[in-house]
Amino acid sequence: MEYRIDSEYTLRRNKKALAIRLLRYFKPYLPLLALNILFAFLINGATIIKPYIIKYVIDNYLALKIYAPDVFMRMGLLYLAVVLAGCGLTYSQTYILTYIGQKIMYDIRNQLFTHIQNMSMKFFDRNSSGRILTRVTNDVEALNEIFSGVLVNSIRDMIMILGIIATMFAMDASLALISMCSIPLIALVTVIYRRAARKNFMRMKALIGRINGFLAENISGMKLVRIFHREKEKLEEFQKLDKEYFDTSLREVVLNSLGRPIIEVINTLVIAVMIWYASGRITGGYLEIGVLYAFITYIRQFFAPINEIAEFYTSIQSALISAERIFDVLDTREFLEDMERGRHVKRIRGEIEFKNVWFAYDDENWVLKDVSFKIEPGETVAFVGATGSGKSTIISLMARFYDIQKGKILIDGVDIREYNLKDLRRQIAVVMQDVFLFSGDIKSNIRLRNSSITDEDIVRAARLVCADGFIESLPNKYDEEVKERGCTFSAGQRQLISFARAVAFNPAVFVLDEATANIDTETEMAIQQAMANISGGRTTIIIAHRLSTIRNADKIIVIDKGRIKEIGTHDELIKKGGLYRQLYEKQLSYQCIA
Ligand SMILES: Nc1ncnc2c1ncn2[C@@H]1O[C@H](COP(=O)(O)OP(=O)(O)OP(=O)(O)O)[C@@H](O)[C@H]1O
Repeated sequence: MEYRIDSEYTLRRNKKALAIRLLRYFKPYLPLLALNILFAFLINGATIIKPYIIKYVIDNYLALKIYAPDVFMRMGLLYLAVVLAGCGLTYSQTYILTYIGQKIMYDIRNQLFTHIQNMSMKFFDRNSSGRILTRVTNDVEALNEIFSGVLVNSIRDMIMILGIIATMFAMDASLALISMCSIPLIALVTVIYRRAARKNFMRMKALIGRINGFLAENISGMKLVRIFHREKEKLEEFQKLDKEYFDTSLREVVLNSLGRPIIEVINTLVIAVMIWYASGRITGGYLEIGVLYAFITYIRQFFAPINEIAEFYTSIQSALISAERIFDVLDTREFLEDMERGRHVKRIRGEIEFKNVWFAYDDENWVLKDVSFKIEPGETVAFVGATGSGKSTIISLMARFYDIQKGKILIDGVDIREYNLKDLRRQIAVVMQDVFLFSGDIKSNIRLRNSSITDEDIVRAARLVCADGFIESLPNKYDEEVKERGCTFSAGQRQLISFARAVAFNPAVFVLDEATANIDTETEMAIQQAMANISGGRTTIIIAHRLSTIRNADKIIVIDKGRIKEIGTHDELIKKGGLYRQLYEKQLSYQCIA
């Protein structure tokens, strides 16, 4: 699994183009954004006005030792009103910004998932599930910062800094100039500190990802670890990762605790210089004491907006990285399947023909070489061959999970590429050896949200494949919970559920890819009988290593290293004395020995 530390990532795409594309997501929310910027002005106004109210009271009353309770009360109420208005506006602003940010992320996640769902199997062969998962979760989350406020907040902060500077100059130009000295210093320290903190934070994120990955892998592989006594080695591996995380966390604490005190020292130094400079002017009667108070407050207020602007630069950096990865997926058209295009078909007859088919997964190594065969509608055909000879590949090609490089695949005499993909795949139901069950219950696993399948259909399908026996014995029968990947069921039980699923979908073509490998002989025979009953008029394709299970097939196709070697019935092939006979006799002799 790959965990990359973002600070080490270099962008391939143009930064400006990426940023513009990201900003386009704001388009539907422009009126809300405009409202937010108006709020930002008002919040800034409230922040700047507060010290001014105090200054007014100090200079016009307190410094002159004038006692005016009415004015104090009015000013106090005004101060309170400004504080409350500021709080109300800040709340509304935060709410609106969070809404916009979350809504954009919701849209992008949906866009990604829809896109991923339309990708061909080639895309999944080339991208690990962990990688795809990270795109939809972590990378989208990394955009949150810029969508949920940093952008608008930094506009607010700019206005704030400019507002404070303008107010300062309006009050006293020389004090304003002294205050200005703090800005570059605070900015410099903040940028350096932020950069280090962000780098460390990314490192922590990557490490926690690795720890999670390690734990997930080792918890699911715990049995294996125990069997091979690898506990000590695994613990050492974990300790190494954990130590790295410990060190990074400590660095985080150091960085967090150093940043603020340094800013505090700069602020205090500038304030000290200002008091020293102002005290002479105050005692000389050239400066009002309230002005000094207002300046001290304004200098303290510089830090927050500068900090946020620095944050903006670092977060936009990581957002661009995530945006690039997300757009890489969204822009991948090469593997996109067009589900809407093509000839619609309600039900095929089930005639399948391969004409000189050549196929390679990676465009170079031929897995199927000049494969030709014809399956008539309603026939039961078995594919036989050694591991890796290409049997499952043939099935994948029938459902058009991959496109062939040479030759033709015809279904009911029509090139497979002409059919609408959804319609084509609806005709074929595959039962695999490696069954996949979704979390939910048994019913939902058989129905797979296909509303045309009724509860009665589910029970009938389960009965047909002899799955009803074990399902009925469960406490909740068809409503029994199925946990992640169906881990509470045996491999055979999982296969029976998947069998029932295929039957309930009533396909024109049944494909059983090592479907009975985990089922006991008695149930297997019952299933074979059931299959014989329901397969009337339905093309059935069987892949089986146990040759005894396919003796009655109408046709047996023998494949060797991607080439068709023999085609015929069991008796014909035995008589022929070729590869099939060799395989059959080998299995017979093993069974005798066993
Ligand atoms: N997704 C894939 N990407 C690349 N190569 C693949 C892929 N799937 C299968 N192959 C390769 O194609 C060849 C045929 O595989 P296939 O699964 O069709 O064999 P099989 O006859 O069904 O084997 P088994 O009896 O073990 O199920 C193998 O060499 C395999 O390594």
